[in-house]
Amino acid sequence: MSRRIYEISRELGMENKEVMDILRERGFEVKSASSTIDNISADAFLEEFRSKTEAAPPSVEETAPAPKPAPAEPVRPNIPSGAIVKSKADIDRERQAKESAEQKAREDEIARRRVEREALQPKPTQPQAQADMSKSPKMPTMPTMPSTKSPGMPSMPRPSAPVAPAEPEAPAPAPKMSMPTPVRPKEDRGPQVTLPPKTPPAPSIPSREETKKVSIGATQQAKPASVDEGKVVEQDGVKIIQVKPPIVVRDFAGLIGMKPFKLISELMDAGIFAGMNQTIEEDVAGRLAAKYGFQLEIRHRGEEQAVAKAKEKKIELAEDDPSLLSPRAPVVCVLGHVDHGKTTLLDSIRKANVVSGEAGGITQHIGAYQVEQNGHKLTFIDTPGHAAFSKMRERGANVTDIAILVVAADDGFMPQTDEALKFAQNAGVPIVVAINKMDAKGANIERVKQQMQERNIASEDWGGETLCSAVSAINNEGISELLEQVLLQAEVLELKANHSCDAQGIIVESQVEQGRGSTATVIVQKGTLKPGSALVCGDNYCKVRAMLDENGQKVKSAPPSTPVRIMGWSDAPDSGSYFLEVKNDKVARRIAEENAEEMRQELLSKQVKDNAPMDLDQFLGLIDEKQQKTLSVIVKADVHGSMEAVIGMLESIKSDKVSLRVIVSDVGLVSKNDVVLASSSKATIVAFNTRMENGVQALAKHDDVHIVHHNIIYELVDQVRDAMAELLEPEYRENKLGAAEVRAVFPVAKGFAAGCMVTEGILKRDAFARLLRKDVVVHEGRIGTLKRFKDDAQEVRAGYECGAALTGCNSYEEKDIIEAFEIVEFRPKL
Ligand SMILES: Nc1nc2c(ncn2[C@@H]2O[C@H](COP(=O)(O)OP(=O)(O)OP(=O)(O)O)[C@@H](O)[C@H]2O)c(=O)[nH]1
Repeated sequence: MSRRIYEISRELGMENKEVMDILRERGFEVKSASSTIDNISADAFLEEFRSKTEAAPPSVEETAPAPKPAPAEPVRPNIPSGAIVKSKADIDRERQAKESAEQKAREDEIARRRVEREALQPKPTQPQAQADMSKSPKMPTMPTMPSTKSPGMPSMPRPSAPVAPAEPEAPAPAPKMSMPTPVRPKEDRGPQVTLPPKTPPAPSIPSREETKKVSIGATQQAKPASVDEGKVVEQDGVKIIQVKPPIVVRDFAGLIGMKPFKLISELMDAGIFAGMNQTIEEDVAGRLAAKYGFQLEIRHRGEEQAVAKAKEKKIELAEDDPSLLSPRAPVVCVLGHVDHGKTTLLDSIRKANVVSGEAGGITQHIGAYQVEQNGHKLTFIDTPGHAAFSKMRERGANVTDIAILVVAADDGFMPQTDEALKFAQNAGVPIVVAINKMDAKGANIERVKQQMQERNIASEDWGGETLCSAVSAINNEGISELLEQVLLQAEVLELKANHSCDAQGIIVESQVEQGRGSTATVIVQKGTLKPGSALVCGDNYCKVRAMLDENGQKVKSAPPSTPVRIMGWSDAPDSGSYFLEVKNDKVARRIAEENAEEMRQELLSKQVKDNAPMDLDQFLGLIDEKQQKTLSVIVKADVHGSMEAVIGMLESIKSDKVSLRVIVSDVGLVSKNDVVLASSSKATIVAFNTRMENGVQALAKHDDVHIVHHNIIYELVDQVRDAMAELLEPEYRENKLGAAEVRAVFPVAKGFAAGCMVTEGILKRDAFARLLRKDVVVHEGRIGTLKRFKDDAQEVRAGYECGAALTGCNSYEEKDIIEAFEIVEFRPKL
């Protein structure tokens, strides 16, 4: 008999993570909150910690290594034999001792190296260095210098023992400096039930990966990957260093023309300990710049970060003080093979019939909805399961906390089920399996569970850790149990977010709606979105005019995990991209414009690169390309996600003979402008799930523009394939009709004719024919004369005799063969 971790945590009122950490320290193998420990240990643990929680509820601070008065030895409970004997206090003490020893070793090592260096390279004394810098005659006023949080260089007290890393490349311990807090992966996601955590528990020294994600405002952080190194410009004889924070020692040394090691040592003399890849405060940089005859210009940072983040589309959810975090609803997506019942399942959860509104019965785009179960909110993303939409599904899996993997009980795991499982596992998203269609004939739950076991996601009742529910979406059976499982999984994850910071989130879907302009369905990931908020997303900006929920109702505020449709965008932002809230709409607009300009520049430089001189192979390749036919298309679709899916599918049409080029793609109705553009660029318009403006069809007919239009993506792609094949020159093929053997030759008015027996197929008057003598073609022409006895015949079939004469042929011999054939035109395949 055994007990699950989350049951123990719940009983003790402790966090799962805390319990798991303690158990791991005690040598238990616990992968997730669903892992089990034996009953004896569980009882001992409960007894031990129950007494503590009753006396004083354990807090996070208790585990912190800060020195505190020696706690009274806890009263040991009556521990059964075989149970663990180390108490939490023991472990804290051990950890503290270990950390102090490591800290001491580090400090000793640093001190040793510093002494060595000082011995090799004598420096001016610290007061001199400070005096040098503070009284520098060249030190200009710094109008652009923002105020800083930390004390300036001269007043910075020198630590009693040097603590800065002497080896700049070494991992930065600097325990006495304001080290950034290590970052947990994907906000405060806790342990997972079915999958091991993405990263190991936070170490005391941040890993490279973690230091990369540190909030930019902190000092002494490692260099983020995409930081601008800055530049030096000269204006009216003044050398100005323009940098964007964070200011990295190595880059800054380069800017003031100094060796990084020299700068490090100069900083040390001023009591500042920073490694080569670490950063310095802006005021410190300002003084150094002044000392070496530069003016420092800090480019305003918050906005630049927003630009970079918005453009890179990979905003790290900056870390927040844990005290600012509060619970949020889980974001759940439904994945699975086509037709296994994802939409029906979401439908039965929402109690609204979405299936009937879908063209061709296939879900066409991502929608996001929020539902409530037993007072708990759950956000659902309707991620379609068809291969054509795998791109969108991938996104779906990446923004979600939990994936429901739908497997039809009568069909079992299919290729797309495995693909979906892989997406979820790669994204580190725990899954809950919904075994659907339990009502169907041939439903076999045991087979599905067997398949789950084969995939290392065994269900709980098979000894595994994957939560799983049998449902019949169509009959609305098992749905509450499934939602309970999802809530249980969510509870284990202990999902939290900062509700009060600037809002950030992801664009799930965007479109241009008549009367509403550009709208986007978003999921808020942190902060709280309100009407009037100013957002930036790549080269788009938005002053939130209104927010609507999935039922079209106005929403006044959208805290983390809420899906809302936002109105007020300058243009439809790309689905899958991130948005950020900025100060006001002016700032948002400026950032979006800068982004647009940067994107334009990138495009231009790419074009310049593409036009660079070619080598012979490239040149020959270009000739081949030019000889290849190309179908140019303008793609229009109802929403962004569908548009990308269509483009993805069109681009996947493989052909050596015809290529496809998307010249323009956009969301919205097919307009007359599209037709004009298609006409001038000889393009075909490919319209998916969208309508045409009035007059478009007439104009297209007049301008001879072909419009391929369909609401089912596969039909649409087939039609485009046909249009591509149409571009190919027709090819011709000979089709044999029949043959006859010459049995006699007799004279006719205009020469000779052959008396024949049709041996196979049919001879047709006017058909092409060749005369073969001993397998050698001696003449080719048409069958000019064909007679049965004395009468003209149109055709003569096998087994009948006839008289025949080929045009232009006057010489027949017995045993010659007349072969009749026709030429058929056909379209070559792509
Ligand atoms: N018998 C039975 N049929 C179901 C059940 N759930 C869904 N179906 C049927 O299965 C078919 C596919 O259902 P959908 O919900 O459209 O499946 P989907 O997985 O969303 O399909 P795509 O959107 O095309 O990927 C429909 O005909 C549903 O009526 C169920 O619980 N039992």
